[in-house]
Amino acid sequence: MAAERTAIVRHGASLFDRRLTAGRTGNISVRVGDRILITPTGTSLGGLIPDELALLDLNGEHLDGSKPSKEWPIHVETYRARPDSHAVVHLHSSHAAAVSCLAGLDVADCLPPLTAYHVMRVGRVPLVPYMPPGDPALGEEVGRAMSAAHSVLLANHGSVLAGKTLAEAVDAAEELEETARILLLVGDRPVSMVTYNP
Ligand SMILES: O=C(CO)COP(=O)(O)O
Ligand SMILES: [Zn+2]
Repeated sequence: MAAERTAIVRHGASLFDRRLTAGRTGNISVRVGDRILITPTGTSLGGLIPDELALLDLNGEHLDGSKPSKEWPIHVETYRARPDSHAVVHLHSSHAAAVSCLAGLDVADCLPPLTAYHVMRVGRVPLVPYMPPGDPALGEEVGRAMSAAHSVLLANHGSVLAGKTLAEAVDAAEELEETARILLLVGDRPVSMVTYNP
């Protein structure tokens, strides 16, 4: 799993350096066969150490390494809901977090399809109601949402993206953040949307 360890550290540093998550927030995992490699709890994505990543089984049992992210239930439930997903990225990126605090969002799809790349990389974005970080019920709700989407917004919190690869999940997280930023930039002005193919 050396390559996966290196990839998590590299993507974590890249996301942190570009302020796509700040402080000691966010977490990343990769599923390799029946094992999940996940970032440790309480660490900055900017300073991950390959040998200190945590190793879990598919039920979230801790097998090796540091204490795992408290959001391990989100990651485990996402893999359970999406057998073809091999990576999960959770970020507190500013604009996505800002949108997640707005009242009156459509819980079935809380980000409008403003750009082609949103439609191509993000898709529909269910909103999961607020629960404290690490709450196992939050993991269950994300799992439910992930059965029909690979992009989720956690109310008053941030984003969760699943991908076939880590690069794909990171790409979707960046694109979701861009859509949230554009949504806040256009503000109250009338907008046109990109249509989803049926
Ligand atoms: O983003 C976070 C909680 O939602 C960070 O938690 P961890 O440090 O436990 O991964
Ligand atoms: Zn979080």
